[in-house]
Amino acid sequence: EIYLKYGATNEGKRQDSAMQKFRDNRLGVFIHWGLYAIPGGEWNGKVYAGAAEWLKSWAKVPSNEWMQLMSQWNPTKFDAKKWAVMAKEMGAKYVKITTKHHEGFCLWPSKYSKYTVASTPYKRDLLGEMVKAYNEEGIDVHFYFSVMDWSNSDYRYDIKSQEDSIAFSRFLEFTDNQLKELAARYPTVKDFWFDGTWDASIKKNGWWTAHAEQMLKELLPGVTINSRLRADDKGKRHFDSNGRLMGDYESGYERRLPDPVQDLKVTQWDWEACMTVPENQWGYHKDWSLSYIKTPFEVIDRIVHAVSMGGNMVVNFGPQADGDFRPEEKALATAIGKWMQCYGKAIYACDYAEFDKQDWGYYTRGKNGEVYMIVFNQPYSERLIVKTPKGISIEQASLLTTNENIVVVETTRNEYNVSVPQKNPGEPYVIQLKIRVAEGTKGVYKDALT
Ligand SMILES: C[C@@H]1N[C@@H](C(=O)NCc2ccccc2)[C@H](O)[C@@H]1O
Repeated sequence: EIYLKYGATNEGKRQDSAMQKFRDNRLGVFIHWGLYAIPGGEWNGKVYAGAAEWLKSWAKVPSNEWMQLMSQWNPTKFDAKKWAVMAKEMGAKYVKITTKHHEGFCLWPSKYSKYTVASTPYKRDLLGEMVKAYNEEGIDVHFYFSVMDWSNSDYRYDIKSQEDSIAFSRFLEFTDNQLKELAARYPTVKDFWFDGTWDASIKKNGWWTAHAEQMLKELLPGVTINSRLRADDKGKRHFDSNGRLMGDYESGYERRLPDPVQDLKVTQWDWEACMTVPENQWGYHKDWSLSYIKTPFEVIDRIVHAVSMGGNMVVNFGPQADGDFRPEEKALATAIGKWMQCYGKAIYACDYAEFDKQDWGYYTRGKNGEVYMIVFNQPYSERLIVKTPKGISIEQASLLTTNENIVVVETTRNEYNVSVPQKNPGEPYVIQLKIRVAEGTKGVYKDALT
């Protein structure tokens, strides 16, 4: 054990109601919206294939030139209610909004920066309108906040001189002020998802990351903070030098997921993954033909994959500069919503089932000990192999949507053939298992009501 002043503050998963709501929400929407949506990946007639929200970097645009985009910021089609209804219809229980991305443009009228919506033709407090609209639809709001701020001359990538130190101290005070401002203006915010925290300057100031977490938790009791904010005394990020998770949930799975066989360690803590629909576009890019675009079922597969390992999934949307969404994203939200309408019972408030992964798909477990099989790959054998943990047996199986009884045959100890539905559902489907727990069984089922 290494003595740490700025290491992990809690041991194991938080069990308070705010964290349980975070966990039970399971499916979120990411909104990446900023000045980068105006050029949409193109600068001086050249289209860059890299992430559109990084265009300033790819095209090497000086900050003062980049911030002139503010004079064109006028999302006349923006309608917060429409955005909130879209998220509701998708079945998202929360939305993570980029309050300020690396470029430094603030979607709220911050009094600590001149680069905000207040200084654009549009003027209105977009963040405030979004928070209100989403909350009115019963959707929790989370704030994405980039610590790295390309618009602030006090930002430092590393601390190599006394001058760097003095400038960066000013920068951290500026950041504290913006965070306090966000907490005071929008007290219904449930989470802060920090990004842009990988530089040496932050790793050398682990104390500040612990302070920022503590400050927000004092201002907003119950608020959740992601591990990506945190660096400990030694500059170790996400997990401290004693291997303990910092923050309230692990947030390293960006455009990737833990392996359902090799990475079961992630089931020991809370975690949240986030994903893009193109290969790597968070902000609006005008040309989606430059990379592979995931189909709705491929997105749903990733959502289920995350929940099956005890994690959340946040699916990204990059609104257009005019405040409307591209047709592909509207269609995706509709398709996900349709599926979640039928099968959400196997996702919301569900968790890791402790069953060994099988080829046909994923398992999740509900709060009353019911086990769900989410079938993506129906085998030609028409038999879905299920291997149950020690002490667990299958009593009964049924198709979630119709309650059609599904025949289950025990083939050997703790192994069963679960039949496929008589009529192929023609989409990923869910079979609900009623299980029996033998006396003295260990694991998540010991207190299940079966
Ligand atoms: C959630 C995403 N994170 C931002 C990003 O900068 N990702 C690139 C990156 C990812 C991991 C380590 C360093 C840099 C992207 O622009 C999105 O906001």
